[in-house]
Amino acid sequence: MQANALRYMSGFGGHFETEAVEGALPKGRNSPQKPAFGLYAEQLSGSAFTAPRHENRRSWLYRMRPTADHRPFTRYDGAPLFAPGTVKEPLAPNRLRWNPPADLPADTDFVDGMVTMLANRDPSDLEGVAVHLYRASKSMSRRVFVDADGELLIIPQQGVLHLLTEFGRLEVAPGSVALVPRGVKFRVEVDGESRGYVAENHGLPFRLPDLGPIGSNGLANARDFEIPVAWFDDRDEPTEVIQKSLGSLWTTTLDHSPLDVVAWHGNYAPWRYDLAHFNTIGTVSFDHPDPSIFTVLTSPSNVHGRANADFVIFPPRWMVAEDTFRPPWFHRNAMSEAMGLIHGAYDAKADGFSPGGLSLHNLMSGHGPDVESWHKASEAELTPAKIDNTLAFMVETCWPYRPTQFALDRAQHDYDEAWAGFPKAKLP
Ligand SMILES: O=C(O)Cc1cc(O)ccc1O
Ligand SMILES: [Fe+2]
Repeated sequence: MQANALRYMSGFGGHFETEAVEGALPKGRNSPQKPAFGLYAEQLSGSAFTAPRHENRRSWLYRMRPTADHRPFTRYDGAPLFAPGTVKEPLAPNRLRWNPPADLPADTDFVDGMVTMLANRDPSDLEGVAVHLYRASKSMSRRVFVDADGELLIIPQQGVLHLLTEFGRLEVAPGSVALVPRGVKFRVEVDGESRGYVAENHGLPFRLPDLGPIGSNGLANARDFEIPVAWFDDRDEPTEVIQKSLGSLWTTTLDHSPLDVVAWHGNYAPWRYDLAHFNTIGTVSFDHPDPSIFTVLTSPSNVHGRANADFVIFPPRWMVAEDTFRPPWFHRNAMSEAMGLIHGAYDAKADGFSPGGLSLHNLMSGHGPDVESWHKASEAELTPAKIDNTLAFMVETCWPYRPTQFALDRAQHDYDEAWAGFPKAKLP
């Protein structure tokens, strides 16, 4: 736990330079013959060397030992519910929903408390996304985690997380999210029982969506993303590195902490973002817009306009539409929708969708408001109304999700009842 206020730099995708010890960062070149203080220069690439300039992501790290100095990895036998693979049997086209599971691992840290609920594709396809829940009541001590399979979008629902990364320290509270890029080592300290969600993106890194006619401001503004300043952990003591690679967990032990980066520069780094800064845009006339209007981040696929993964939020907002059914409409989507709830209630579900819970509406499944929400919204007087004290999110993807066995075994048995008993239309 960090007593002092942490410092951050500002700007999504910016090029930063930061040093925790004066003089550690080389000037005018990346890889001098002899870096200051005997540090090692190491490039961490988040994109192909030849990616177009605006998509090219890399940082230069100046560290006390090179990452290359490690002994062989062997299979990690902890975290039994983290990335166990999804169910192999044919998946019925049912809508699925979960209460916050009461039996997430107890008395563990962030890594052993990870529980995979939904996944699609294979990490080695470099496409797809997985949705995990976590429960952590202990800080990670003398061990770090690194994900070679993708970046981690961490969405706390309960409890502040202290992320200690190779690039510096971040504090993330419910209502904020943090991103740890693919390949970045970190450990997580907690103040007490902490829970939340993680979207693991195997595809192209999340970026801010284009704004089109919205213009040059709006939705998530680049300046509100906070990037840590350099910090390091100078510890010569055995430190376990748990690495997720090609869908499995691996372990090796170093004789030092690998969070030993004294200075860095570049545009590939962790960040945090307070979702309260999201500039929510909606209709001021009529009709409920597609939820793409609420996109915080997008990871494109190879098909133009079809996301590998979109991170979408449903924050507090005013509803003013006239002659409009204001909540989400009934719909069937070509994309697949996983939803979570950070706090409050979601306007399309009067009941059964709780903070810490999850729902899955895979491609082409009919869904929308439950009977009670439909009834209320159909009869409501359409004065300006604020949807307040709520924060839901969606990880929408073009690849249909499959649940894990853990998830399938815990799905609500009666979710279809949410849509039972709609009165039949009466024709003239
Ligand atoms: O299904 C959901 O609740 C998510 C959603 C919200 C919305 O406002 C419009 C479409 C949509 O899929
Ligand atoms: Fe939907």
